Amino acid sequence: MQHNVLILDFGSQYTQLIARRVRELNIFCEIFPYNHFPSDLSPYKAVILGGSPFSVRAEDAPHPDLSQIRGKLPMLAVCYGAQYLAHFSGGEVAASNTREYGRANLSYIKENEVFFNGVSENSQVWMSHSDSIKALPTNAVKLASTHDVEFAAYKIEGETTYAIQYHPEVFHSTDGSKMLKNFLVDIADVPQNFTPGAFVEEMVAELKEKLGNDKVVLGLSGGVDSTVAAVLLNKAIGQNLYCVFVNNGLLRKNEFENVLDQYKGMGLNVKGVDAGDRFLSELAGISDPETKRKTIGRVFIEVFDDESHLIEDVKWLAQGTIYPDVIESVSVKGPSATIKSHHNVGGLPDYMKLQIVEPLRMLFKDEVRRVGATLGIDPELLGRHPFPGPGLSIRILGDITPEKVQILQDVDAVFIDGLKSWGLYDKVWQAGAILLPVNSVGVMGDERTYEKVVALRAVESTDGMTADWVHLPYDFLMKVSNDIINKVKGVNRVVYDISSKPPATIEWE
Ligand SMILES: Nc1ncnc2c1ncn2[C@@H]1O[C@H](COP(=O)(O)OP(=O)(O)OP(=O)(O)O)[C@@H](O)[C@H]1O
Ligand SMILES: O=c1[nH]c(=O)c2[nH+]cn([C@@H]3O[C@H](COP(=O)(O)O)[C@@H](O)[C@H]3O)c2[nH]1
Ligand SMILES: NC(=O)CC[C@H](N)C(=O)O
Ligand SMILES: [Mg+2]
Repeated sequence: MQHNVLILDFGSQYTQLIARRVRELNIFCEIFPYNHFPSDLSPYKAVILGGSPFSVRAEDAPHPDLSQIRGKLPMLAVCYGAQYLAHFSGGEVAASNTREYGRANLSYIKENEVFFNGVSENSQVWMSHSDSIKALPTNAVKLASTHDVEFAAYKIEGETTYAIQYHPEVFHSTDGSKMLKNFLVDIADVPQNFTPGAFVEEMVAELKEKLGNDKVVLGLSGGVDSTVAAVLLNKAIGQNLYCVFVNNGLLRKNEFENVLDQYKGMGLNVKGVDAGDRFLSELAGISDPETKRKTIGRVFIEVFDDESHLIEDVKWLAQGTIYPDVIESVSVKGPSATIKSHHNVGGLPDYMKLQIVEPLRMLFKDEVRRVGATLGIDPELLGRHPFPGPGLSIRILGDITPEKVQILQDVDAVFIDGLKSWGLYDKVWQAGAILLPVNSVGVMGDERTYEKVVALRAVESTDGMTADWVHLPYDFLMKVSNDIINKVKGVNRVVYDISSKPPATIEWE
């Protein structure tokens, strides 16, 4: 794979966003922690230094040795990066007296600077800092100022080193992408050749080379990532790819059959393993959310291990790991606190002795979708809402029984079918129903009922990290609530979840 731009992460929440903006220019880039970047820099054509929650003046702040990079590769230093260059190269950084968060406008731009080509006068830039550069480093020239920040941008004479105090990567820096393009394409001469088509071509060649005639087993979930990974591998190694789709008894209504059907036309070698009873009997009597998740993870591994033993001489396990998963496990701050144990067939025990192959580990979700489209995968499959590995188990609060699973499958089907027929499905990032562990009193046909309550949840989000509830039309909610209560026996009340994440989460467990 081509390596074009190296992004050094100093712990800013925006580092991933820099990568997104660079990829939008069809330029490939990789993020590395500031203290663990590759020693061989020959594949890279430019370097970007990111922001940081630290002050450069703090003793424990990131202070890497950049002598291998600076002056040798074109460099763009953003926010903390810009302060870092100033602080250690003869300039001065100090706490600023005014708060500089949010909107600012460039009040001065040096003339005839390629970096600012096409950038409008007064261009809006987004600031997020509490330190300020009070004096430029040696050999630096001021390129731009805002009303409050004299050194909003500078460059070092005799080097291709640029530094900016604001964040070009955020949406609110109106000309941010233009400046990144000016730097990467016009100043650093980085090729814009990272397209889904080029990715598929290169990855298929790489997989052929790496896997040769080896057999590979892959867990197929019906979701986007594992499906795209499967189609890519299938293109490279054909029938040596063995896909296993496990029914854990916690899928959506008819999903096991539907997903298997959907895969039929795709030329994949898929085996459906119906382990529903095994999962449900292991889960019987368990109410604690974390114990449920861990039990499902364990049984998954057992089922998968059994299945891989049936494939003679299998050497590799393929996974649909994508870039955010990778970044989270290597970031400057280290893996974040466990809120919920996300099950992943990824955490396989050593005894399985399979080597791992992850063809999508460098792609963001939307890039995976575009690659999937290039591969000709059905848009309906690519547009599917995310569905958690532990399935309905984490939407049934309290213990799980086959009866509860069936009630929830029926409710979920009415809700999801309703979203589709009202043209709302694609406007929602994720939707589902939750079965609450309480009964409430109702009256149906003059008779008292004492039945279950279900909650409906529909959220908008881009990555699942933050989310807000969707303002579904009242008419739609009214119709769906009616349908659920009339069609699903055992439910007499429907409520709608109006919590955002944070402070709530998307799933209830
Ligand atoms: N029912 C299943 N049968 C087989 N493998 C599964 C199943 N559910 C999940 N997996 C495997 O576990 C991985 C992680 O699943 P999970 O749903 O947690 O991830 P994901 O990010 O949603 O990915 P995907 O889009 O592939 O579902 C999947 O990529 C897939 O390889
Ligand atoms: O693959 C998964 N395995 C899991 O164990 C899991 N738990 C939650 N989710 C999905 O992750 C997103 C964020 O969910 P939460 O706000 O509930 O943490 C939402 O999209 C959830 O559906 C999971 N996905
Ligand atoms: N966003 C940043 O990189 C901030 C840098 C530094 N922590 C400051 O507050 O000035
Ligand atoms: Mg999934």
